[in-house]
Amino acid sequence: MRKIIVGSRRSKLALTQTKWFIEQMKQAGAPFEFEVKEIVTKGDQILDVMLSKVGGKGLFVKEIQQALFDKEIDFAVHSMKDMPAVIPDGLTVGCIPKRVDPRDAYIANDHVRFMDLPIGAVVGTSSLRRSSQLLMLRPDIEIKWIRGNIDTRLRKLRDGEFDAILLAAAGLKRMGWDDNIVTEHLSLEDCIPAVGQGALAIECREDDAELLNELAKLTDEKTWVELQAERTFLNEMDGSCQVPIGGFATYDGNEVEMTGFIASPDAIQVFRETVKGTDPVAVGKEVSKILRDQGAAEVIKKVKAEMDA
Ligand SMILES: NCc1[nH]cc(CCC(=O)O)c1CC(=O)O
Repeated sequence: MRKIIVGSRRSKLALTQTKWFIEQMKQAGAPFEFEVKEIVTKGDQILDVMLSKVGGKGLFVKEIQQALFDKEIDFAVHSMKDMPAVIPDGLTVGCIPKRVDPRDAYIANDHVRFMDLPIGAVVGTSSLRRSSQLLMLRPDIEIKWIRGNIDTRLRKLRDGEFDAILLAAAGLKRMGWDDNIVTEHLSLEDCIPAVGQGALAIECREDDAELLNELAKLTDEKTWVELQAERTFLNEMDGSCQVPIGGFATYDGNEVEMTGFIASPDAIQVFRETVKGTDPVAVGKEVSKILRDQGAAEVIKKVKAEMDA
């Protein structure tokens, strides 16, 4: 029986997701043995610097992609939202399992609800997408950057460094945290999730037909269509990690409806649009085109110029 080496980041969330997916493959009857190989990525090492300043999403996946090219591993389980818009030649996403809760979870000391936070309350997040949408609802709160894995962030909250923090609901659920720790889930209207939030991407070599055949059996069609729209939008916007960007699509088996969100880093200029259609790629492109025409293109250009300066 072929032995499949599965690469995983060393974080608890990554290992949990990897083990969960291997279990799914076993249950689906994949004729393989599995071994998990841990890989420490740059993103895991640089924990105290603002993520967007040190290179963004790519940090978590580059070493893993190299290990795939070098045949040290056969596939890797990523959080879809950590995947850059473009997959390098030679690699492919072989499976997109069913997405879990895409929303952002708001967790506050004493469960103070978001709209009830006192003026000047300190909310922890390191995501420009979350901070800009929070500031639209509550311009009076203070955003403070927070880094570290889920456990570290929850500890910093309890220690009183923050009045509240935001985390992806999906990560909490996969880690087995009880819903009771969540004060409230931000609605999909109030806070557009990151592209791919709540979904996983299984990445492997493009020419590994035997593996691809087994992976395909675990793809969820609804999630796959939704992600096509969201990732087309992400790719078309050509944003950087310094631009607040969100995108969320739903597919009802016939039509896909997608909302895209772009803002200036100070959240003063905000662009949002929803498009519906039967072709997910066309929908993603259309949302991108409308936001660009509204002025999002200028915002992205300005942020990129500042980054190069
Ligand atoms: N940015 C890191 C990251 N990548 C994926 C998740 C959670 C799981 C997911 O969104 O699929 C998280 C943690 C978080 O944002 O709270």
